[in-house]
Amino acid sequence: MAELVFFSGTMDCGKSTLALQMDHNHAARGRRGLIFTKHDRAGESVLSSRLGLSTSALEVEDDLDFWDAIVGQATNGLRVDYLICDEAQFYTPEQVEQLARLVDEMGVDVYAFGITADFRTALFPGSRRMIELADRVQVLQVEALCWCGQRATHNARVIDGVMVVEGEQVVVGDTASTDAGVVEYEVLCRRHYMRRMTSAAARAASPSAEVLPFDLDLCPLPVVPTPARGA
Ligand SMILES: Nc1ncnc2c1ncn2[C@@H]1O[C@H](COP(=O)(O)OP(=O)(O)O)[C@@H](O)[C@H]1O
Ligand SMILES: Cc1cn([C@H]2C[C@H](O)[C@@H](COP(=O)(O)O)O2)c(=O)[nH]c1=O
Repeated sequence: MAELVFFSGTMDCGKSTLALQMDHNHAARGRRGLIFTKHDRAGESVLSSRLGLSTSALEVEDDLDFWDAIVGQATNGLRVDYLICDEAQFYTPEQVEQLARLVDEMGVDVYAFGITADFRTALFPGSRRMIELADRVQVLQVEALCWCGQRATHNARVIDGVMVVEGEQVVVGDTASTDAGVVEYEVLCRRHYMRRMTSAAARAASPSAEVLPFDLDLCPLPVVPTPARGA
């Protein structure tokens, strides 16, 4: 039975890499698929992974109707077994509903990939609808890590070096220049998200026992007292 699966996680946890792998594996078994994305950081009509792999893709515009597009393909005799849908957080809720309909009425498998929440911890509208409709929401196995070593669960936005919690929901890319300044993202655990403690803020606040266990200069090994003889 066809499925709508939402592969989800923070930024930088390997979603696009998995999207490319899933396409490769299904295509290798003779299945016919189409690859969609929206606002990939590498540009229009491309699905790219930070590991360096990329492929051409169909850019999802707000007025794209997935149902019409795939039914149109089938009417022209082009079989579609599955869809790869990257950056699905940017899709409209209506487009997510069209994807669910393709699963139920056309038997097309839909593998969607995206972050759930924005830099304010609010769900993206597309992700919300995915969570509401998907047969399965699968959290990626590769854990993105906060600077403290804990699993990263939140996406922080940093403008000119300072974490912000207000602004436009969509600012594409790992690093982008806007009127507001240089926008970057950093994944954090909830504790450090809540404390607005990015890696740079932690470095500025060091020395502290909990800061940057990966950086020995900032986190000297603890001195373990030698037990007294005969103790
Ligand atoms: N130089 C590297 N060597 C090994 N793995 C890397 C390297 N650069 C990035 N990665 C892996 O790629 C992941 C990001 O992949 P990507 O598919 O672009 O993530 P996402 O789409 O979730 O933002 C990182 O979590 C890391 O595991
Ligand atoms: C948190 C957050 C992210 N974005 C953008 C930034 C990136 O272009 C994508 C996420 O891509 P990835 O492959 O998962 O790294 O989303 C945004 O526009 N708004 C946000 O709040």
